[in-house]
Order: sequence, then C-alpha cells, then structure tokens
Amino acid sequence: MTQTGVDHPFPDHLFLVGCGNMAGQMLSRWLDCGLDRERVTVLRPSGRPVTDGVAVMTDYPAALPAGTTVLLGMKPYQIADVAVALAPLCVADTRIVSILAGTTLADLRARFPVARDIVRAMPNLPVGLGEGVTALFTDDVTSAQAKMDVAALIEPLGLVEWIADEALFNQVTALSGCGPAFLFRFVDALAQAGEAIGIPADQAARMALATVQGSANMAARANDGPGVLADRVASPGGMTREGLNALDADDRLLTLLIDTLAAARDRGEAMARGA
Ligand SMILES: NC(=O)C1=CN([C@@H]2O[C@H](COP(=O)(O)OP(=O)(O)OC[C@H]3O[C@@H](n4cnc5c(N)ncnc54)[C@H](O)[C@@H]3O)[C@@H](O)[C@H]2O)C=CC1
Ligand SMILES: O=C(O)[C@@H]1CCC=N1
Repeated sequence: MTQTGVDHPFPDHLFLVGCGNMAGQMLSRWLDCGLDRERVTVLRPSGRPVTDGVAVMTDYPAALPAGTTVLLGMKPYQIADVAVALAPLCVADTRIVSILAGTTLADLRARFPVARDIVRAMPNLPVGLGEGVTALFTDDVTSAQAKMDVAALIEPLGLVEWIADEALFNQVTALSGCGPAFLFRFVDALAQAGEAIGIPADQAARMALATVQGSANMAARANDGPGVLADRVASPGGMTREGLNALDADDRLLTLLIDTLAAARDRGEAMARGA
C-alpha cells in the first residue's frame, strides 16, 4: 500500500467488480477519506458513470495494474461468470476482497487459485457514513501484511470485527449485514404503531426516527448496557414498564429477532450450497 489518503492507507489500485448499493457506499466513503479516484476502476456491465474521475469499464481490461486490490461487489450468483473472466488477470499479489453473501473462502480460493490473499468482508450500508459494521474473515494462506492492509482499508468504514471461525459468517451477516433492514423495519413499525394509537402519520414518522437515532447515539456513548438503559427509562409504576411488559411477554421481541436472524442465516447457508 503506497497511496496515503487524509489519514488512511489505500491500495495502489482498487478494481471494483460491480458498484451497486453496497460497493457504492464503500467507495463513496473511501473517496471521502482521500482515496485518489485515478486509482479506482469500476467494472459494471451497464457502464453507468459512478462519480467524476472514476473510470468505469463494461468489460475486463487486458491486465490489472500492479498492486491491485479487487473488490467483488456484484451479486453472489454472478461469481461463476466473473471468475472465468477475472481469474486469468490475477497474479500472486492481486488481493481479493469479497463482499458476496454466502460465498465461502474455499469457493473463492477454487475460483482464484493464483491469488494468495483473499479476504471475505461483510459490510453494512451505513459504511457510507463511516458508521458501518464490517466483519472480516480469512485463512492462514493470506499473508499477515495483506490482513493488516485490508483491515486498514476497511477501518474508515466504521467498526471492524475479525471473525475467527468462518462457520459464523452467515450468523454475523444476519446480524450486522442484514441488520440495517431489520432496524428500518423497526423504525417503520414504531411510527405505524404511533399512528395506530392516534398520532398524525408524518409526526409519528419523524418522532420514531429521531427516537431511534437519539437512543442509539446515547447507547453508543453510555457506560451501561442497553438493558440497564431501558430500566432507567422505566419509572417505577409508570408507563414505560407497562410497555416493556408487553414487549417482553413470552420473550416476544427476542423470539421474533431470533427467528429473523435464523431465517437470514439459513438463506446464507443455502446460498453457499448453490441454492
Ligand atoms: N446491500 C447490502 O446491504 C449488502 C450487500 N452485500 C453484498 O453486496 C453484493 C452486491 O449487493 P447490492 O449492492 O445490494 O446489489 P446491487 O444490485 O445494488 O449491485 C450489484 C452490482 O453488480 C453489477 N453487476 C451486475 N452484473 C455484473 C457482472 N456480470 N459483472 C460485474 N458486475 C455486475 C451491477 O451493475 C451492480 O453495480 C452482494 O454480493 C451482496 O451479498 C453485502 C453486505 C450488505
Ligand atoms: O441480502 C443479502 O443477501 C445481502 C447480505 C447482507 C445484506 N444484504
């Protein structure tokens, strides 16, 4: 890694295969943090521009620049076609970072046999704000230097968590990769619930979102865990306790969330089997 952004080391060249919702957010944050746009190439079949100064290709180049880190950011089912075109361009020091859900490291190693350094990353959408969560996993074939460099690349995106056991990758994907969708649903449901008990819809939507935002920020700064914080809102004999009692009855919320994460995890496992 020779290019240095404002505070962050970036690869000599970044080659993004696909730049949709997720990879687009990662790139946006990297550019905000000083990544030189001349060192970025995006391959996307549509050829749609990404942003000023970033090269977009609709087909693969004859070769990748020296020191390229490839970000696999297309849909998981496209890996077979992408690998056929991309693998011949890889040399031993081409680094591959894959954000493909349900695509195992063994699968990636089989498709890119020449590349030594391959890392699975599972980001989530708030990375665009530098407030995301990214889980990382690799094996001992990947060099220690590559691990450090990839971690440094991911660091400006938010929280970085190395996962020791790939068997947990679908679980962490369910929690943090899919998590923003579950939270967005929660905000929506809180607003709809407010409306259902008589608050005007637009006001309920604003209040629900601001309540979630303020509470998340508070929890992030607090010394106590969210369980203690919840009890602190609940004045003895007051309104919150009654509400919590409804939420907690028969572990309703917990059961619902376990079912939600398990369903997402199971889909990741099915995708890994090619389903
Ligand atoms: N959306 C999310 O919150 C998250 C997505 N991911 C992963 O990110 C990947 C992309 O997901 P999204 O960004 O949501 O999808 P998307 O549909 O927004 O983006 C897919 C991108 O791939 C490009 N593409 C299509 N065909 C291609 C081909 N043959 N070769 C190269 N590029 C091609 C498209 O032009 C588009 O830019 C998936 O593998 C997903 O598992 C991971 C974490 C979170
Ligand atoms: O829905 C998906 O499969 C991807 C993985 C995590 C978020 N989006």
